[in-house]
Amino acid sequence: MEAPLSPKESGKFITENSKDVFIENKGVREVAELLCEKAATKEFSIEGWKSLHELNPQKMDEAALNWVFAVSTLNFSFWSEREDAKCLVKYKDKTYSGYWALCAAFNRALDEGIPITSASYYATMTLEQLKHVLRSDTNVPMPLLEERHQVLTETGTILLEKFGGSFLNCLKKSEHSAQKLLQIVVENFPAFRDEAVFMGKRVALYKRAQILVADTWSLVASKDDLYFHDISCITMFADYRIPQALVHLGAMRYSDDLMKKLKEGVLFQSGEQLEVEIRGCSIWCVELIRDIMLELLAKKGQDLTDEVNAVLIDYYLWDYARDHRREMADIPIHRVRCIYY
Ligand SMILES: Nc1nc2c(c(CN[C@H]3C=C[C@H](O)[C@@H]3O)cn2[C@@H]2O[C@H](COP(=O)(O)O)[C@@H](O)[C@H]2O)c(=O)[nH]1
Repeated sequence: MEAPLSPKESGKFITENSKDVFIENKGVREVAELLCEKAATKEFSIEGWKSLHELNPQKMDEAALNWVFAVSTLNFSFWSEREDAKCLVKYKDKTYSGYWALCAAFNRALDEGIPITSASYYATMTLEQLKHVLRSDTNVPMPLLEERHQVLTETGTILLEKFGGSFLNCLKKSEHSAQKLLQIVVENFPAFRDEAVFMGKRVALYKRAQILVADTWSLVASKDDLYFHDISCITMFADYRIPQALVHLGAMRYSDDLMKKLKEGVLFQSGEQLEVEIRGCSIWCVELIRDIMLELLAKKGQDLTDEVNAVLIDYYLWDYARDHRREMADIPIHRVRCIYY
């Protein structure tokens, strides 16, 4: 079977053939202008990964790398059917929802002496043990617990068998290339193989695999050692929050038919045309935002090629989407239950 298009090529191909999702060039430029004002701030820096997010590991070491790997393995499908009834996790006097509930649950387990980020433990943990680790402080459990158990034990077993049980060994094999690390992850770990067939072509979106590479870059990198020489090959992570933000900000537009389905809360299937259009156009939309940002900054005599990439744009937009939940309520997320995002 032929290899899929890369996420970047997939985004372009899907956008060129999309029938219900459209990129709005005027909105792309407006978002690029908005982000240019942020480009030199902490919210738009690699340091923000640690300084803005207390649940992320604050020190680079092998255990922190394995924390990123284990969390990225389960980083999917946190949305709840009802906004007023969802999984919440209390940790150190704060209550977390969504993705952060997963991180809080992991840190809570580690504090309880459960080695949830060690493959030697999670490769053979039972479903009941995982349910305990991911337990909610409301009567609404985290979605897809059985699928999380299957994915975690499968992935942990492979990490033990092929990489000595540590993601550090994957990183060493990547030879400072983000592209190479991405390939190592998708070739060896099936649960990260986020692909689809769109208009007869195999496309790759690789959302969790790319977040894993990006979070590794953020954890490892410091000002003077950006670690990966090719982080710009990583695209935005095609989840269900960024598309909402891109439509809200006017950079992307849905057809009336698609918007009607979204407002009705239709459950989409992973890999169906409308869902792939939303995800693929989001990828390409962020690529265009990045291009315009670099153009605008170059006109100001600022060469920020190292500081402006799809990863940092994604992080900023994801945090923006979290902080502007209410203002974006008129743009529904697209609902999918799958292990990919
Ligand atoms: N595009 C993109 N999608 C991301 C992330 C993250 C968290 N990562 C970074 C965030 C801070 C740290 O810097 C981490 O590195 C989670 N998600 C996705 O969102 C969804 C969860 O949303 P909600 O239900 O609201 O929690 C779900 O599909 C989840 O997979 C990201 O950064 N970008």
